[in-house]
Amino acid sequence: MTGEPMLWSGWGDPALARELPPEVRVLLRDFLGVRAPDVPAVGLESVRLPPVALPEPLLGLLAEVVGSAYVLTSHEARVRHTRGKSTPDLLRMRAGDGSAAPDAVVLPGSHEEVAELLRLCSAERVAVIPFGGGTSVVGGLTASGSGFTGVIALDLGRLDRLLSVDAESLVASFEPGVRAPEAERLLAAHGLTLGHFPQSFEYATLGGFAAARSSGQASAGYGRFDDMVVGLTVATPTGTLDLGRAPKSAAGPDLRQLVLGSEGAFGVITSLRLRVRRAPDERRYEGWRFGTFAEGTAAVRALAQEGQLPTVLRLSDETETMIGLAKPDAIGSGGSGCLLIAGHESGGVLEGGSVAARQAGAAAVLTRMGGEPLGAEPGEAWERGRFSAPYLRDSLLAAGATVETLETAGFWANLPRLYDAVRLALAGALGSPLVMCHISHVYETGASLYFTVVVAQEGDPVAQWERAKEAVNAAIVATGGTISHHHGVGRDHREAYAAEVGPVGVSILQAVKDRLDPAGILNPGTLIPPPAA
Ligand SMILES: Cc1cc2nc3c(=O)[nH]c(=O)nc-3n(C[C@H](O)[C@H](O)[C@H](O)COP(=O)(O)OP(=O)(O)OC[C@H]3O[C@@H](n4cnc5c(N)ncnc54)[C@H](O)[C@@H]3O)c2cc1C
Repeated sequence: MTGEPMLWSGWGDPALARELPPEVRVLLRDFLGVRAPDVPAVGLESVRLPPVALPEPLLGLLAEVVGSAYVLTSHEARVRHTRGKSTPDLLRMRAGDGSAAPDAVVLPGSHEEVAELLRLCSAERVAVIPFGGGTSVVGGLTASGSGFTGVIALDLGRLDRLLSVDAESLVASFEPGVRAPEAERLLAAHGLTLGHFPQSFEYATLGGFAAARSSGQASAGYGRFDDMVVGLTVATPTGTLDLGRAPKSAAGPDLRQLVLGSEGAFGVITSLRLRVRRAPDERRYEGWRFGTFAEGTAAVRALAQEGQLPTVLRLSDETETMIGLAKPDAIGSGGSGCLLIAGHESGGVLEGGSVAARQAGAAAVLTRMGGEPLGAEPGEAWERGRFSAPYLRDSLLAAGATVETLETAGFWANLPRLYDAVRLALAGALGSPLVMCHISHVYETGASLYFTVVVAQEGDPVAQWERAKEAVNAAIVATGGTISHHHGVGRDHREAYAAEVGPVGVSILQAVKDRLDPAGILNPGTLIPPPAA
């Protein structure tokens, strides 16, 4: 895994950038009519930034808290902390639009420094965007700076330590800026793992996972990230919250849940206590084929409801299977029907049982439900390419195709309606996009649907996508799904989230924000509307 700074205009380690394979160019031309010549991103130095709005004396006060080496106003630092990694974010950055840049990047080195910065920024009305790995795909890193003296990105990268390991309780304490690969490396030295492998694994941080309620590819075996959090320390402008002194508690509402998913709008997570598991010593991945998505979905539901869930489970619909997206190293060579990937590991919730026995238990269900075993190869190909798909997005954007993902979740009985509603909304807004879908987070009562959309760029590609996104959000709300299973709310889902929780729900969130952050400096515009300027 990489230790390189992420590509500022795209995804991942620049050294791992991928050319579009010829078969993908054929797909683009034949399916979508994309023929335009490639357009590269502008150079970093050509990104247009607004002037630094923070006055020098205020920059000096920030430097007094963290040290002058940790207050950055250089062009490069500001560009690298502008927006997140959604496709509209990348389209804007590629075109040199740095209008959402923070005035300064501030890197605190301790909880106390974070707390002091929040006090100072409240007093001086400086908006603060907590910045973890910078991989938000919902506009969670674009503050509304209007009405503020300026905006800082609070980069948590210096808070990067494993603080303690309680091997008896299987609890590890971390600072929030630890990136996922480093967390795994540090835990591996103790024979432990978190088992959290989202596709953004290479760059996202533990604090960002908690703040945005992330869910990884092995969620069936290890749980969502919010399930792993047993304790949190949070700095807020009004004081420190220290939550979680037992695995479960009947002492009133669980305030940890108020922080999980708060996306930097209520406070800054400065340490996390996480449930960890013993690292698996055996992994087996395999593929299965189902005739239709409906048949595959029924099989996946049976696995969940009969207690036979593998550690990793992913069911592609017919289009995703045909394109071969589950095996990013071999896109364009997909099969027919629907591909199911199952991964069985010796760790996770079922620790102790033999992998062979688990595999056999799941196989009995999948066979009964009409599945045809395809052997290990499709599962191993998925495992090899599990983090590589996002690298293709940059080449697709350059080639004139917009590619973006979106996701929702619902109860089993409502899932087919949700699937149809999202596809209909996309077709209505985009004409004939390529829409692929998979199920990859599965529960006894329902599952998430994860869509990948590819369309030829027309006119202003950001406006083109935003129209589609608005239509999809409305469709999800109207069909009774949640606006996000794991990407979060940010700014992009704010209205739909408000519709989901209703006016009373929004007023509760506002009341919490008003109590913890009376000056409204924390990530204004994320989660709930910003104060009127
Ligand atoms: C290619 C790609 C693939 C992805 N795949 C997945 C996936 O499989 N599963 C998934 O769940 N998500 C996925 N995501 C989304 C993203 O990675 C997650 O939302 C992740 O949790 C963000 O972590 P981060 O450290 O990058 O946080 P950031 O993007 O830096 O921040 C996310 C939000 O949390 C806030 N925040 C960050 N750190 C803190 C803190 N310490 N205290 C308070 N607030 C904080 C920020 O202000 C922001 O609102 C993907 C994103 C990309 C670009």
